[in-house]
Amino acid sequence: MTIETTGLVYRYGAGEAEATALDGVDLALADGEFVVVAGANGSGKTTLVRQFNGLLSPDEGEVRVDGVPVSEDPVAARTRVGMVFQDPRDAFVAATVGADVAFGPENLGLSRSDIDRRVEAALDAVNMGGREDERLDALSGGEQERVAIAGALAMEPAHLVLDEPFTGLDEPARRSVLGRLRALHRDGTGVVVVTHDLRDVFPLADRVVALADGRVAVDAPPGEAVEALAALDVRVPDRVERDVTDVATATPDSDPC
Ligand SMILES: Nc1ncnc2c1ncn2[C@@H]1O[C@H](COP(=O)(O)OP(=O)(O)OP(=O)(O)O)[C@@H](O)[C@H]1O
Repeated sequence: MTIETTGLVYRYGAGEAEATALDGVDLALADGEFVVVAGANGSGKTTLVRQFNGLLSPDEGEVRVDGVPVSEDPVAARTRVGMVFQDPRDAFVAATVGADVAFGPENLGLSRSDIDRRVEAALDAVNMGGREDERLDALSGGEQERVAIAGALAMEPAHLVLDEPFTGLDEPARRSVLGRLRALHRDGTGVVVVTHDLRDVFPLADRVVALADGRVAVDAPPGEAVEALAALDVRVPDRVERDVTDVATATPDSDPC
């Protein structure tokens, strides 16, 4: 399972208002890779990942999921590539927590017991277990974010793409989401995290891709990306270099999450 982009160009607006957000992006994300997408505000991160499951279609170039062009089979791309939006409210389709998380699995035509199992597991994974009947509009922003992540998890996608997933999360929720991402990655799911906050996710990454002006400016393992990121003014906390080394030398059982 891969996501490949070739010569991706995307423009917003038209005429004098036209702005090129992606300017020739070639990327190949392999099976099970954990990729952090970084870059300054407006560098094209959100525009890029929204092409992975056909939410946006390129003006030039192509995206392939598992070898199949997204333009030919957007439904397959959406099933394989789970997406958690920057603003979780963008993705809600129901009034209550349980109904919202169940929506995707219901569309896959699963049995009621399978749907219930997936909903329960996904909500447990984000510390929202037992809250199926609560109204989404009565939840805090951080709780809504966690439900949005559960909705994507319940689809059991091959790739999970999260756009700024830590915004608005308190520390326990942040640790819980990080632990879940780490476990998913370990179990073979590809994880793509768009974030300004490299603090905890950087050491988990196999690879860091940074955009600048709609182009790939850095594409390297974390340990090799630090200097190039600093040159792009992407903030790399002091302790990240230490963490990269720690994670590289840690045993699998030393996971604190
Ligand atoms: N709906 C839109 N209409 C016009 N221009 C847009 C629109 N959305 C994004 N852009 C422009 O496209 C470029 C890339 O935006 P994008 O949101 O992909 O960047 P980003 O790296 O995700 O930014 P941020 O870190 O601020 O979320 C920016 O110049 C932005 O102003």
